[in-house]
Amino acid sequence: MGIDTLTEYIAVAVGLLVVLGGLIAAFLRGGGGRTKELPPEQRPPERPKGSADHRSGSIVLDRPSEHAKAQAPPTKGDEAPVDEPAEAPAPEPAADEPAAAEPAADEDFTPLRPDADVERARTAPPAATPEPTLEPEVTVPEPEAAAVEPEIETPAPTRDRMRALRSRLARSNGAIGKGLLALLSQGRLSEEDWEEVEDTLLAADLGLEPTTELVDSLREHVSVDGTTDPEIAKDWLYQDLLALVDPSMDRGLAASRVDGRPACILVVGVNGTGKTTTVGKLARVLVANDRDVILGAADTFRAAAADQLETWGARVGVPTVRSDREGADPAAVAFDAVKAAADTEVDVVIIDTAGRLHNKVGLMDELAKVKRVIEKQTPIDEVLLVLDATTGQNGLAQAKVFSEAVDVTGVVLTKLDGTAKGGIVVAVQRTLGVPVKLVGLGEGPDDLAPFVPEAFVDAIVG
Ligand SMILES: Nc1nc2c(ncn2[C@@H]2O[C@H](COP(=O)(O)OP(=O)(O)OP(=O)(O)O)[C@@H](O)[C@H]2O)c(=O)[nH]1
Repeated sequence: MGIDTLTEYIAVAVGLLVVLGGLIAAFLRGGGGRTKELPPEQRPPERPKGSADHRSGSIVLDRPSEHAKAQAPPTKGDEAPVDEPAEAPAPEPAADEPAAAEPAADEDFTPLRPDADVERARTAPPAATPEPTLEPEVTVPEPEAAAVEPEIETPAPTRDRMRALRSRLARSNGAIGKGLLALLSQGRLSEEDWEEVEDTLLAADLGLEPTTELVDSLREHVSVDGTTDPEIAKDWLYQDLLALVDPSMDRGLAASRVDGRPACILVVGVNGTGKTTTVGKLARVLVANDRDVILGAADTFRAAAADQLETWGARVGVPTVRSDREGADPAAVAFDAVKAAADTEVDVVIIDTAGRLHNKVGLMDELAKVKRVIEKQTPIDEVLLVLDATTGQNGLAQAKVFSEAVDVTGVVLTKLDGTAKGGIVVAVQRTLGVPVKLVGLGEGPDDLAPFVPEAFVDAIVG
């Protein structure tokens, strides 16, 4: 049947258009949506874990490597080898693997001995399950979240920190100076007065030997030049105390690249002395001095320590290498932090370690192992022992043991703001033969100061 009239022609054309429009609409409804979201098998792979993410200030550690296998904690009576579980995560990209060593083949990477470390064994994850649990714990920043730049703080300059914090130091230690000066400027001192001088110095934790030396020297001043002038007495005290604190010691911190590699700082100490806080503050000190820094959260014992450290770092744009698995091998984390530091060519890597009692042999052995494992990749330039100044002479016993285990090169004396026991500076330096390099003078982020003997003594003498 033909199309005879214009009306019939238009009717057919409209009909065809309607049918065609319907077909297009149906096509768009059915297939178009697919382009908005790829089916799972077609989505691009997620960003590999363990890579640097400087926007979030983190390097998230995920180690299905030999390190992780080696550290899977065998429990007593469970000597079965830790096999790679069938559902273990796929191997990470080669860049994340510690290339320089085959740690599992080394005795340093054998599992921690739980029988030597009862506390940790109790809280350690079951031997057969560590790796699968790692996967969901890894934090991969969402693209949207990563796009939001964290606010980076500018740490306070460090040059005058000791002076700026002088008042805080003087509050706690100034009483010592005042007491001594009052006695010394009497002109003549009785034996009882000298005993009082001695007691004051001992109470300030100066230690017996330095106290005797100081009292002998002051006695000589008084007997030769006996004075009632407080300014002269102050000068004696200043000079004698300064000699004890020993300004000739090298207090420089190894925090610059050496021989084309990052400097490596290991931070150790007993529980609660302020290690993590100090590492965070130290990162700020270094950033304030234009250093590129990476932190290693090798305190895998305390669950919150890695978070705490990461937060400190993120505030000043410093990335943190960490494991999300509590009880992970601290040596492995330290190893990866040092490797990340070398790969990213930063100036310095600072490794935080778990607090440990100096009299627990297993824990001290573990620390020595962390040190050995780091040294597979790089020399350690600085081992900082963090001591709580308020623990006074007890800190000295700790200091000795740590020094034997890991060759301490410098001391960080924390909480000096809360104690009148500043004499510990002298005592600890004498005991270890290494200088106090930094002092903690408060809980604020910039309350860590490079130790300056003159400013310290000046604050005491007033
Ligand atoms: N007043 C004062 N408090 C400090 C100072 N340094 C650290 N602290 C506080 O000491 C407490 C313990 O600090 P952390 O850094 O968690 O100690 P830690 O040694 O890492 O602890 P563990 O990992 O459990 O061994 C925190 O409340 C800190 O704020 C300081 O110089 N002065």
